Amino acid sequence: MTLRELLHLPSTNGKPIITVPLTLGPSDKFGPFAQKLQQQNPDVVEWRADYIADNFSQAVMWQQVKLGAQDELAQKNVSVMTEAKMLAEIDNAKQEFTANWPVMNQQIIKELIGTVFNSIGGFPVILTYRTTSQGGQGEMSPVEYTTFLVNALYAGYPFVAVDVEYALEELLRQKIIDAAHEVGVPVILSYHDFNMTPKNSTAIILEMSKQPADIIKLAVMSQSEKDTQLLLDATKSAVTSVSQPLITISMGELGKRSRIEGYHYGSEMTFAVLDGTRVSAPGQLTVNDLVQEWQE
Ligand SMILES: O=C1C[C@@](O)(C(=O)O)C[C@@H](O)[C@@H]1O
Repeated sequence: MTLRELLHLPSTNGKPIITVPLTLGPSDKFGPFAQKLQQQNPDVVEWRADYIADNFSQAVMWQQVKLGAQDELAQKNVSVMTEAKMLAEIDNAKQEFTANWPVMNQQIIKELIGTVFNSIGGFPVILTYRTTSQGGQGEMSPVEYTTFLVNALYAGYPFVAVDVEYALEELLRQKIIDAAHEVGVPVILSYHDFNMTPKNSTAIILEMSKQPADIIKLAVMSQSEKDTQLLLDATKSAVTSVSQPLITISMGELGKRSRIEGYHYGSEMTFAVLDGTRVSAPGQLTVNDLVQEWQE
C-alpha cells in the first residue's frame, strides 16, 4: 500500500506527499497560517505540538494557579496570621490540583487540538511532539510524552497519523502504538540524527521496520553531497525489503536535494514550509520552491 493510500489522501501526479509543519507557539495567531495554507495548498499539516504543549504542563499550570492566589492575597490587607493561614491553604490546594491534574490535562489537550482542527479548515493533520533529544522543542519526560500522545489520540479528533520517536523506550512506545491502533491512526516511527548521516542508514531502517509501526521515517544530517547520496541510496535499497512506506530526509543545506528528489528513491513524503513561516528542520524548502523545482 502506498503512503497516500494509507493516509487516505487523494492521488496526484506521482509526486510525494507535501507536509507542512505547524509550529505555532502559545502567543502566535492561527489566522495567517490558515490563510497561507489555503493559498499554498499542501497535502498535509504536521502539528508540531512541542512548540506549544509545554506551556500547558502541570508545573506551568500550577504556577499560574499559585501566582493567581498569591496575587489575590497581596491585594488584601490581611494580618500576618491570616496570611500564613491562606498560604497554608494554597499548599492544600496543590494536593487537590495534583489529584485533579489527569482530568484537567485531558481537557487542556482536547482544547488545544480543537483549536488546531478548527483553525486550519479541513487539512489532514499528523500529530507530532518532537523532544529536544530528537531536535525538537519539547521538554516533556518520556512518561509525560507518552501521556500527552495517548491523551491526544483519545481526544476524538481524526489525526491521519501520529509520529512516535524510535528513541523512546519500548514499553512506552508500545503504549502509544496500541492507543493509535485502537483509534485507527497509523503510526510513523521516526528517528533523527542531527549530527551526521550514519553509514548504516539502510540497517537502521530495516531495524526500525521490525517494530509494529505503519510508516518508517529517518531524518539525518548531511555534511556533504556524498552524505545526501548515501541517504538516498539507503532509501532505495531499504524500500524493497520493508513492508512499510518510507519517509527519508537528508537534513541541512546540503541535503536539500533529498527533499526534492527523494521520491525517486522511495521516500513518499517531503516536508516543506509555507512562505514566511519558520522551518521545523534545517534545509526545508518552501512549498512554492519545491513545486517550482518539480516543474523545471
Ligand atoms: O521528522 C520530521 C522531518 C523533519 O525533521 C524534516 O527534516 O523535514 C521535520 C519535522 O517537522 C518532521 O517531524
